[in-house]
Amino acid sequence: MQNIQLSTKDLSVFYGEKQAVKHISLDFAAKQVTALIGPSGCGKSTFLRSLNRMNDLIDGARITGEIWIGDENINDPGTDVVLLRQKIGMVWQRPNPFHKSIYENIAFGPRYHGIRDKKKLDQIVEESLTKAALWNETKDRLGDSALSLSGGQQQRLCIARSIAVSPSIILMDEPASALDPVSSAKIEELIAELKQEYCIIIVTHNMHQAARVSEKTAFFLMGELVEYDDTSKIFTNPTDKRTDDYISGRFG
Ligand SMILES: Nc1ncnc2c1ncn2[C@@H]1O[C@H](COP(=O)(O)OP(=O)(O)OP(=O)(O)O)[C@@H](O)[C@H]1O
Repeated sequence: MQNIQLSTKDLSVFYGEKQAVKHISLDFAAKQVTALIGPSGCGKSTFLRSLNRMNDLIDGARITGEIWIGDENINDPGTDVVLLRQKIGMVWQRPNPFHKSIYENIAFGPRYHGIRDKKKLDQIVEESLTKAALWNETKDRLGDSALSLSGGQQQRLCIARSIAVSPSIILMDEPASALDPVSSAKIEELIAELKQEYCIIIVTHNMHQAARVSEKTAFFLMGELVEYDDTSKIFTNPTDKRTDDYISGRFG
């Protein structure tokens, strides 16, 4: 039996009258990467953002259905959204480090959650940067501005920042699409490392990337989940003709 970290049940997301995500039920297991693929506008990012309630920040966005982490439905009014986002980290398409030092970018979250001890914070900074494959490049310049890092390094810093608060799930919205091929390859290597510990859900437009990094793939079309299966099956022998058409580049 797989260790399910997150489940959606009949999840729909609306922007005003428009339904961007339609009745999606999916389970996401620990230590596994799930890729969300589909043509532009099919609702991948909307679905992803709903998983840690980032859609709360969008005027007119409304959700029906359920999202479960353990025995908690995250849309219950009593949910502590700050704690929720500690459990479910998010990495965006464009690296968005704080305008602070490398060290402070990582220490910010743990400090916010009450860790004050300098030694403990030092340890979290080192561990997080190590897990994000950035420690060797930054250990001698932790006081430098995060903005002095390259784009690829900044993205790994953002991954380290999300790891620093000990999430169990990491959401990634096209995390490598703004990066050069070498930096992009490093992010893929990093995802392969991180999945040994975390449940990772990644939106990607890059079919090769989806095939390389994920165990499971969900194909979305016009807000609907067309097909969900093992990535190897989706990319070699999909059940639905629309999936086949999409992955073989016939549309989208
Ligand atoms: N803030 C918003 N307000 C209104 N409509 C929105 C908003 N964000 C997205 N939409 C609409 O919801 C639908 C799904 O958009 P979404 O960004 O989730 O798709 P996507 O599959 O992630 O697309 P892309 O691959 O281009 O990022 C689209 O029709 C889009 O125009």
